[in-house]
Amino acid sequence: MRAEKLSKKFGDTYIFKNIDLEFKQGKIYSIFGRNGVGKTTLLNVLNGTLASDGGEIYDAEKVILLEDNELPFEFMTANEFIDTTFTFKNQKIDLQEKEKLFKQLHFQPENKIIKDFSKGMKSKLCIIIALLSKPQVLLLDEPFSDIDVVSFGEITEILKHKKKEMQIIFSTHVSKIAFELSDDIMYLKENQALFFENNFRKADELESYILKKMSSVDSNVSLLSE
Ligand SMILES: Nc1ncnc2c1ncn2[C@@H]1O[C@H](COP(=O)(O)OP(=O)(O)OP(=O)(O)O)[C@@H](O)[C@H]1O
Repeated sequence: MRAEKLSKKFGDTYIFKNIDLEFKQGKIYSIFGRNGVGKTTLLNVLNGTLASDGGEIYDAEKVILLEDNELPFEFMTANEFIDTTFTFKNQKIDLQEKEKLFKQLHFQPENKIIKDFSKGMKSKLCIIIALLSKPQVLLLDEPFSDIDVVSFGEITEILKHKKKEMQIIFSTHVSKIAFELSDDIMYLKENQALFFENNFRKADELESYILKKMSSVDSNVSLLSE
């Protein structure tokens, strides 16, 4: 997926203007940026939920955005919800894959209805549905906030495996998550998207780098050239 001169404004205020993006096949990307810089807005524009105010997006077929874990139909069980979702999408469920994901994630909802799920269970159900949908591009907005350390490890393994089949792009504020999971990192600042490789030796190094970027307001120096 890539975009050229992408812009989005609310009212008269541009959130970002003329940014160029390129997400390469087979890589997982994390998106960093200060609060309110426009990460969620960008993901929604890439997903098509929000219209852009200029620019073009390319190679954006079958994009899914996982945004929060507020699930509708809380009176359903996980299986009922999955069945309903895929009936609505008119897509067949890969039952073998479903069983595999339940096992890999130790997701055992039994006959509980969604209303009685923990936040982590809701997150897992959302991730399972997203993966079963077999998107070409999977966008995730701060996906791991309710996930425990063990489950994070399990999800990380699954996503690293899935990156062969789909592009995975997620926003986060947590350096450790970006360090563990992403191949490349995008730093969003006003009117600029800076890409760099995750070739740090430790999460702390990545964190210091990001902090430096956050404090260097409007530095025009490319991260790649440093
Ligand atoms: N529907 C909307 N109408 C007007 N302004 C909006 C709307 N949605 C978002 N904004 C504004 O756009 C800006 C970017 O918001 P966005 O949620 O994309 O930032 P973010 O980088 O994801 O922030 P955070 O890290 O805090 O989650 C903010 O100033 C926000 O108030």
